[in-house]
Amino acid sequence: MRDRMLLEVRNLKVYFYTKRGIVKAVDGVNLYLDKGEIVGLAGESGSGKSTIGYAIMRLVPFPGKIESGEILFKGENILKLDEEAFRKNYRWKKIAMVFQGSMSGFTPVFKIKDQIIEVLRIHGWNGDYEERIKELFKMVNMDPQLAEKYPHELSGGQKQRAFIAMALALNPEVLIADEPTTALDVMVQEHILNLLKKLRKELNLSIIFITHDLALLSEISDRDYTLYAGKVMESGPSEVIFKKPRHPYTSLLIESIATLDKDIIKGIPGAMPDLSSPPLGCRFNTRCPFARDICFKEEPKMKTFSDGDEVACWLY
Ligand SMILES: Nc1ncnc2c1ncn2[C@@H]1O[C@H](COP(=O)(O)OP(=O)(O)OP(=O)(O)O)[C@@H](O)[C@H]1O
Repeated sequence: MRDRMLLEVRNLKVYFYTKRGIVKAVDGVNLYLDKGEIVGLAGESGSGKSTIGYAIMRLVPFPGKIESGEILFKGENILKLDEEAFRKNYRWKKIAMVFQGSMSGFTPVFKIKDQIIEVLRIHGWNGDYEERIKELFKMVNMDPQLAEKYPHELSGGQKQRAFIAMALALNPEVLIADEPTTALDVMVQEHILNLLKKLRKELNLSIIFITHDLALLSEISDRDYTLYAGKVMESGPSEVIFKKPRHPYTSLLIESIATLDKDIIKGIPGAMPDLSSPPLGCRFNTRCPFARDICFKEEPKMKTFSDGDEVACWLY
């Protein structure tokens, strides 16, 4: 294990046992996060990004199940811990998550302050609650007075900051931010990105940034993973991923950003395969412009390049 490595996901499989069959939402994913790093998880809707986040938090919703694999935090496999030990020592204390749509995650009838105090209380925070809230609000560039408000009295951006403050309440080392800027206008998105960068610097926080929008990652992440149908297609340093993507899927995701700039929303033609009976070979084969015979027969293995890029594709 490398010295700076904080979190490592090894061969993770998460399946949903639905009436239609077993949905292989995450199917053999490997990834890692170094101390102080911002890592992007990008992919189309349904590629398994949020499920990876939930698995790391050990909060995979029913009818999902972590099928196999390891999730190591500083070398310890947190999937082996019993729920009580994980809840007491890891969830929110070491690893926290800002859920997709968390802006609506506050309970409407309580003040923001009381909801954060509840988190501190449940987890046995033994400091001054009021002081901690002031500290947290300053950390997310918000006037601590706003903690006295009810959720509906805050703007979308303020609610997102307050939610980030709540996620950071117990000083976690890892923050998983799932689409934290979706539904916010462009200016506010920018503020949230800047806030996450500031938190990384000031707290040495390590961040997994989940998004379908690669344009955001080009502004914030050090390394990225592109996910498709429950598998990692490519991973590498952001400068490689954005300047010289090797996987056709990554290139097409980047092209869809370029067209978004021109106000023409062009996704990748075709649809993701049914994850209860994924295709043989490469999962991207039905939509890949370069697919050939082998891509329909055998799954490509990860190949590593000298610039740090790793690609699962038969082109290489
Ligand atoms: N509770 C559930 N029950 C059944 N299937 C689920 C459930 N949650 C997720 N899935 C399936 O798992 C797959 C991955 O979903 P996931 O939400 O992780 O993708 P995602 O990349 O985060 O997409 P999005 O950006 O839309 O959230 C999808 O096929 C989805 O339908």
